[in-house]
Amino acid sequence: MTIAVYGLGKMGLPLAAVFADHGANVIGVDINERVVEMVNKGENHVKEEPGLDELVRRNVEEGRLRATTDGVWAAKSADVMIILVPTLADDRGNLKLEPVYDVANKIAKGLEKGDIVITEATMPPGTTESLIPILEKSGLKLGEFGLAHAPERTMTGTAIRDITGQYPKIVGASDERTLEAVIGLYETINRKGVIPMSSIKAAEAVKVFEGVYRDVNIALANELALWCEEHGLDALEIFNAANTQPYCHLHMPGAGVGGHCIPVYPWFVISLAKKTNPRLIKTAREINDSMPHHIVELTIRGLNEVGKPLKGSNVLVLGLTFRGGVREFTKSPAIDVIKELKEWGARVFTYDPLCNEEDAKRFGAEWKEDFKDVDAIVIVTDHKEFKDLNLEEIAKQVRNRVIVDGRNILDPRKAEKLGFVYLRVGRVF
Ligand SMILES: NC(=O)c1ccc[n+]([C@@H]2O[C@H](COP(=O)([O-])OP(=O)(O)OC[C@H]3O[C@@H](n4cnc5c(N)ncnc54)[C@H](O)[C@@H]3O)[C@@H](O)[C@H]2O)c1
Ligand SMILES: CC(=O)N[C@@H]1[C@@H](OP(=O)(O)OP(=O)(O)OC[C@H]2O[C@@H](n3ccc(=O)[nH]c3=O)[C@H](O)[C@@H]2O)O[C@H](CO)[C@@H](O)[C@@H]1O
Repeated sequence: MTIAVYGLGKMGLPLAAVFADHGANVIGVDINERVVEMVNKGENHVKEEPGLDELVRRNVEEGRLRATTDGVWAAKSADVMIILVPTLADDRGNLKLEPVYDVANKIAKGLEKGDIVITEATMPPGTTESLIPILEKSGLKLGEFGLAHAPERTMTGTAIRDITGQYPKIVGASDERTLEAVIGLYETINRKGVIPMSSIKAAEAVKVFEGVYRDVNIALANELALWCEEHGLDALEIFNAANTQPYCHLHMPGAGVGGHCIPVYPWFVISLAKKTNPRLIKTAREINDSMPHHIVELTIRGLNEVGKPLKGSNVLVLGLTFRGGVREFTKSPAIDVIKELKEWGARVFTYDPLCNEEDAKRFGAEWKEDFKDVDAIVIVTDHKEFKDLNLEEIAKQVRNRVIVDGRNILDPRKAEKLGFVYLRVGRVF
């Protein structure tokens, strides 16, 4: 079988390599020529994915995986075309699905009878079927080709593990025959099997709801944490105890919700609501987007404890990426934290193990690899490197000992024993 995967990014490249490794003849399609060039040389550009280097190298070498920028040729050559390009929303929640429609138009120029088109990118429910008129520009009618949605239930860092069988694959298709074919396709790579859904739209909703569940629950954690601050309680102490019974899954409060998934998927529901009013989901977005501001408030509070105004202080922001271990900046809380600290007149430095001086400049901060003359350390990304910070050493270097731990990764008692003013969302005493 020849499979074309459109989008060779953090999700598309692992998927393409896994299908090739299971014997399919895979054509990867990307608009980024550097990506195409690297893949054809057997190189992997998704550095955060353990095992992907070898998987790409071996399958390119053995001729099962190749890449091209020519999406029409790929469609002509392939039996199955999988769309795994970005599906985003802007800060006001307007959907940005151009990449999906661009790919659909290219596929239409190469679609042949009996082909199957699968969307794996997370889709606002109904979007996959909105591609039908575009695909029918091929001259074929739906039924002469199959259409399905099979969302990627994984995350960067565990993509190969998840694609090959951490959770069952969700599939919805345009007709029984297509459903059967697509189930067969994913059963070859996913040992956890497939959950067939009653429709394409139902399958799209599964993935979107998983993300909305997470965003709303993070907002609940943040709201309860703010309440704990008011009442002199330690939110995490309470959440950890509450979560010891199986009906409570309080998430982690923190600096905010970044990435191109969790802060985006709620807009897929909000933007499609005509009669209902998803006010819980909208409010959750507002709460989560207010957390970077709260981190700045905690920084002001911490500096007050040492008699320093934020204005003129040296603040070191640890972390630029939206979460630990992934070099991805989409809607990273660090963007707003740095911007507001500067508005208050602080001098803002930054360090991130996955970034460099160029990235720091783009964020408007100064790159700094030590702790000299720092008045406050603000952690906004949970990189594992920050979990092992040598606080004894740092206590000697900083000018003032203030830590705002926006990702709850340090031990408060240890920091306080070393004379730090330690604050985190949900614990300000
Ligand atoms: N990253 C995750 O953790 C994750 C997890 C599950 C689902 N998803 C979903 O997977 C989809 C892809 O996300 P990603 O993280 O792989 O994105 P990414 O930005 O890492 O990769 C996207 C790739 O698509 C390419 N591309 C963009 N427009 C294109 C076009 N018109 N034609 C061909 N290629 C094009 C880009 O050059 C890039 O290489 C999104 O819908 C996302 O919601 C992501
Ligand atoms: C793990 C999960 O169920 N979903 C995953 C998620 O992957 P992701 O890469 O977006 O990472 P997340 O871990 O969700 O983090 C998003 C942001 O929320 C912050 N956060 C997180 C947890 C918390 O309790 N408190 C927080 O504040 C965190 O710092 C970061 O900024 O979406 C993918 C795409 O669909 C899913 O496929 C994938 O399974």
